[in-house]
Amino acid sequence: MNEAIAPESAEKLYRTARTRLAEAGIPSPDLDASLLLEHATGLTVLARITEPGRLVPTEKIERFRTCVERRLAREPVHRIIGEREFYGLPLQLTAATLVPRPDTETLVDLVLPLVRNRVARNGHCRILDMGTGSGAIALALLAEVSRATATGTDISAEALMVAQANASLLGLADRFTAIRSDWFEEVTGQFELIVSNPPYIRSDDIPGLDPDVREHDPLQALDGGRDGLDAYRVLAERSAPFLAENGAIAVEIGHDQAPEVTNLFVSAGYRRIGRRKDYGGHVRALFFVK
Ligand SMILES: C[S@@+](CC[C@H](N)C(=O)[O-])C[C@H]1O[C@@H](n2cnc3c(N)ncnc32)[C@H](O)[C@@H]1O
Repeated sequence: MNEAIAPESAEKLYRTARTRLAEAGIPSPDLDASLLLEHATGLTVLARITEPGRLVPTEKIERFRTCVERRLAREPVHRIIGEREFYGLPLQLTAATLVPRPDTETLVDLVLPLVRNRVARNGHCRILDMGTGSGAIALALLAEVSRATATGTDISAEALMVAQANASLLGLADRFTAIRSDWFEEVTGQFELIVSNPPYIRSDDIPGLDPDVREHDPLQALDGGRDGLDAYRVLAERSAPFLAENGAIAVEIGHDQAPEVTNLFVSAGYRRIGRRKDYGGHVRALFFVK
């Protein structure tokens, strides 16, 4: 039989959870306890701080404790919440989608001027987002540039359902098309911009990844093959027929992959026109034209 749970103050619940998460070695116990409390109880951080004695009803305490247990089992906080903000957009997530990372915002920053410029000059910009996952990159660009359109492809039908749902929730569905495709197999047409954050972890490195990533992000969103470069070979070798005149292609890369990925594209006849570093100072995004 379950023990009866007495109402407790939001502040006490937060402090207890924060201590447990810290003792378990969770890297950001303050933030995670705060996000989970808000998610489970609806109490904002501001409400917790300004009304520390506010009592949380028992059913919400139970919900919060379940969330904390999941975090202690190393489930990422944004998976528990089922949502992650990316480029200012709230994106829904499921087990089929990678949790979008702040590093990927670097890629959006890199290509945004081109999208704005093409729309200003031609009235449109067609974007192809290869391996769209939650739709993060394509939807961020559509939200920023109102006359751009995007096609998001993925090999995962489940991920595409999430991307499509995100497009609808954000009011972008009329400019977003989801296509299930193994890279270019089912893609038709031409695009001013191809963009991709493909799987790029070396297969042998996957067992050593942090458990938050290894056990919760979908393997097909991570595994880039023996040297981590499988997807870049496909993108470099097969994108040309899908690029409109003066079209460009931009990719996110692993923190040490800039030389190898640049070589792949240069060998396929591309010229690098830009690159951008992430918040940690690593080159994280590369930009090429034919
Ligand atoms: C690193 S995740 C990126 C997801 C999203 N674009 C983001 O930045 O958050 C890579 C994505 O590529 C997809 N993918 C893997 N292999 C693929 C393939 N052969 N064809 C198309 N998409 C593929 C995965 O399902 C996953 O959604």
